[in-house]
Amino acid sequence: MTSHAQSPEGVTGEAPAKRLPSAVVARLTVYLRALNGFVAEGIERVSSDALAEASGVSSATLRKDLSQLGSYGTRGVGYEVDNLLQHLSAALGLTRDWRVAIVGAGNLGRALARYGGFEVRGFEVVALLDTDPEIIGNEVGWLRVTDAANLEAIFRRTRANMAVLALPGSAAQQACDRVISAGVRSILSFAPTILQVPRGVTLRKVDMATELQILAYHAQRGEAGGQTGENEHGEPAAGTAP
Ligand SMILES: NC(=O)c1ccc[n+]([C@@H]2O[C@H](COP(=O)([O-])OP(=O)(O)OC[C@H]3O[C@@H](n4cnc5c(N)ncnc54)[C@H](O)[C@@H]3O)[C@@H](O)[C@H]2O)c1
Repeated sequence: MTSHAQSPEGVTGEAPAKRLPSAVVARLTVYLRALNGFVAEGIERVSSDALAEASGVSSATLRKDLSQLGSYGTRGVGYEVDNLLQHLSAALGLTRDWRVAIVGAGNLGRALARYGGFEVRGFEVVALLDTDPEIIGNEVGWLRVTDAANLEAIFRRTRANMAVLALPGSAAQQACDRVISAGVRSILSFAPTILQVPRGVTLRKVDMATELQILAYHAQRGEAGGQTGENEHGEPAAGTAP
């Protein structure tokens, strides 16, 4: 795929007021996916021809669609990938305050990335990272797995402000440290290990085995238990609102 760094398009970042035809909306999702591919490759600016090619549409169609969003293109002038990505996300109603990056694209990470329920609750999954060359570049939902070696740059580019750790315990502390140095202050960890975080960082741990053990404890005592909504520390259980 070719792309050419050129001057950025003038995009406003505001959702268009008018209702878009559903065919255009469908193509916007294709452009979004293509732009995510450029992000995965570390490409910051792209020509309309390259974006059209990556999306499987003609340049004329692409420019017409984007002009409906207020992103007027001039032939030969490029788009700033991140800017256009955000503009399209806003147009599609995908812009949320919380932008979640999932570190670890194994069974759990992929399942979380595919789960549509986060989006409707205001959590946009913006990146899925892994270190395995066999996994990097794979498409999962509308994301492409990116190389965790570039974690800081990916977090910066995607403006991730929340991280989910879905990787082995042995790799978790280092990944956690890097996530924090990338500016993230809210971390949800599935890793089966104790993590140290500095003051000012919120770390929540999900441990299904612990939850099952607590269930087993109540069951063997013949307790109905009910829905406590608390974990073993008397804190709200993972998944319940704090
Ligand atoms: N808390 C829970 O309830 C719960 C439930 C299931 C799994 N887990 C834990 O979640 C983690 C993931 O489980 P899984 O089944 O998806 O495992 P998995 O082996 O399928 O996936 C782990 C992925 O992490 C990647 N990885 C390793 N080091 C990395 C790094 N430094 N940066 C980014 N990616 C890295 C691996 O390449 C792999 O793709 C495990 O630690 C597992 O024990 C917790």
